[in-house]
Amino acid sequence: MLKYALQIRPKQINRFPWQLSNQNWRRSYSSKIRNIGILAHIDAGKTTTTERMLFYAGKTRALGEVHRGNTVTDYLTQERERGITICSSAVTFPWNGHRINLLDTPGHIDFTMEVEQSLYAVDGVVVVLDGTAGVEAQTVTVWSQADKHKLPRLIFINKMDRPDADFEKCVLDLKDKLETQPVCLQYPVKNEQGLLAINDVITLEQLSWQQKDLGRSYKNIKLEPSDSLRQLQEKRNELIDRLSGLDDELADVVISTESFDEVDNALIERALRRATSQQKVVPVLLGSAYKNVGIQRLMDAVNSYLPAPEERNQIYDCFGTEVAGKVFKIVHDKQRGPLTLVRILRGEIKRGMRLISARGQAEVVSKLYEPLADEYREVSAVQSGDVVICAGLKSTVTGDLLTSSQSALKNAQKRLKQSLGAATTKDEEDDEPDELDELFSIDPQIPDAVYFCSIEPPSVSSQTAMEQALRQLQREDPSLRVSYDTVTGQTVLGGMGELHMDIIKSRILSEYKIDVDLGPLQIAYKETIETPALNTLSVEKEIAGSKQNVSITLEVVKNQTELFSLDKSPENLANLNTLRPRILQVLRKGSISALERGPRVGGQVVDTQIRLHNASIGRGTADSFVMATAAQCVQKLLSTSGTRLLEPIMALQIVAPSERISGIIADLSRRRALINDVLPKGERNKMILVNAPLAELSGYSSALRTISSGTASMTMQPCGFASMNSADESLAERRAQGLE
Ligand SMILES: Nc1nc2c(ncn2[C@@H]2O[C@H](COP(=O)(O)OP(=O)(O)OP(=O)(O)O)[C@@H](O)[C@H]2O)c(=O)[nH]1
Repeated sequence: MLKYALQIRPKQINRFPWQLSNQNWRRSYSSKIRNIGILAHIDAGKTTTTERMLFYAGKTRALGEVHRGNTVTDYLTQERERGITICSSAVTFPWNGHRINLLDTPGHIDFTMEVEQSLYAVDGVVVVLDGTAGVEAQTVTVWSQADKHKLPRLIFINKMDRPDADFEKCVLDLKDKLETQPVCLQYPVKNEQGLLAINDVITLEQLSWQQKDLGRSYKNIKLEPSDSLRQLQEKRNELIDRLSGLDDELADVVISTESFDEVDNALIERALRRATSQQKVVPVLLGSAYKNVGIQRLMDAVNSYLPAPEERNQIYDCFGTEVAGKVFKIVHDKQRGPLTLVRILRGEIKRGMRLISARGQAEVVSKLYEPLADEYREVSAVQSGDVVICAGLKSTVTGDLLTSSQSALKNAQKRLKQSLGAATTKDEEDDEPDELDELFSIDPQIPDAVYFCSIEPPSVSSQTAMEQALRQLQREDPSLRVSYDTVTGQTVLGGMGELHMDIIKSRILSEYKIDVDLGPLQIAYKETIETPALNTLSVEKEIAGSKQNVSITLEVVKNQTELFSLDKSPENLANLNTLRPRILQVLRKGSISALERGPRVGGQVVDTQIRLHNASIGRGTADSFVMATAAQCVQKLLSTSGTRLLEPIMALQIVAPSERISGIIADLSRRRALINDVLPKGERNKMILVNAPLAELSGYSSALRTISSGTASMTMQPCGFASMNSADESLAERRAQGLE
């Protein structure tokens, strides 16, 4: 029987706090913000879920659908055409007196870097599972990324409308494959009309969504005494029991009342919030984004259980009231130029403000915008805890820490050092502790490119425009590498995979109207020398009537730290000391440029140092001639001494039922893989930790699906380069020459 029915009227309740009372919102501003990421395996339903959130929050008037290509967050042409997310996008919307800043992130492995950067900007994440597939390969990857950033999580099991959805299997997967502690706050049921409804463990209600208003409203009905109610009560008791083991306030009440039935819902929610924030539990909710079921409750859970900005990032307290902001993404807008997405960790960013990056560059914020995917609403100031888009920052790069002034930065460093109890004497200042390095670091961890291909403009006249487009795309996407091959005269793109390159090509066409051609995709091998070698090259030429004369002696040696050095033996050093610093720079530049392309497959030459023994430069010799001679000398050295190839290696974590492990290992050993460990994972599964050459992994995810009959899940990420045996080297060379 219906005890009460609540009609949600979003327009009435979804106001930003500052629309209610100007004074109050300032006080509670930060506590009412939720910065969240939405993460998942490809196609689990992140974009569909985000669309519903925007719709119910009153931010959009119509429901966007991925298959119709009209979603807000997948705004790039390629995303709409392909129905996938490529760039993470930020949207902001009000919900029940809170402001949710949400980043929708890509699910495909080629865009892992994009996800990694977004996680700097969030305080918690919603991990979406496809209810028919459970934990999948990329779910495991994003889960470990969230682990790395120590982010509290909620799980949303989506697609529960589908007949093949299996809630229990998903929960088992969470325990086994992610080794997490899921707490189910909801269970799926089919209601009287055969539609998906949800039983709520805390309130003991059944929730059913109205389809005639696209799921805007839902009914919550107190369950009548029945088997379902008894089962749900048992689940509620288990939840209280579990949480009281983790939370003192709840434990005290349980002990004093001696009955779980007496425990107040608000108290359970408070305990759940604390346990979630401390990452002791992960609340699990369910629904169907496509069929408009369960989304409002997911948004309520974001407000209730995920932390506010002020509850995290205490390390930035060292900035006091000064600005501290982390750049997590740069996008290029045709009209507005480069736009920098900043998570404000401390202070307030105002329009016209001067900001400096930890690298010391000062820039002025010309305009500020509130994020809504590719739409921009101008604002004049944004406070700590929020996410903002800044226009006018031209040299800032992803990963930069921005603050108000050099002195603010210095003071923050000093305060942090003191609070860490680190050394403050002059001698020890260079030796800063890890936390400092991490906090003020400017280089995001950009993975090495594992594939490359040449890129050609349609005509010589569009070469400059193509280079400009690539420069802009590179600022947006640091995992895209662009280099120039002096031998073939081609521009070369390095990246994370076929889809990555393909998307770059189509973005250059749709956004810059240049129809570029990509060469065949090749594995990005590196090269290294085996033995040191010394060579002298003397070149004399007359160019345009002017005599050019260079004699140079260089050595290549194995070294991982420095690319170029001067030979320290007394007889050479005396001569080298007479060279002008500018000439030394030219020699250095020319020599190092030759390391970009090794003699065997054109791979970058690494772990190699060039040592200058001697150089004599004739009067009037042009710098370009000196540079070219140095490069030629290094090339000769490399081809005479010979190089070895290094191939990209991927680290895989494969989780599968124990009985499937031997079949998977047998297949891996045929792929030149190195099994590092096999660990138990949950009750029924094992996890294989393995390193394997990328060259052997083409189509591996479908092979694994076949071998394990779809029971295995896998994560894969680049983990460095390794040497190869001669037979594999020859095969790689033949492949690079297009002979295989
Ligand atoms: N039956 C059903 N289909 C859904 C549901 N949610 C999403 N879909 C469909 O699943 C497909 C993928 O949904 P998306 O929202 O694009 O998934 P995504 O996780 O954003 O995908 P990527 O961003 O490309 O990783 C689309 O065809 C959706 O219409 C759901 O709850 N039920």
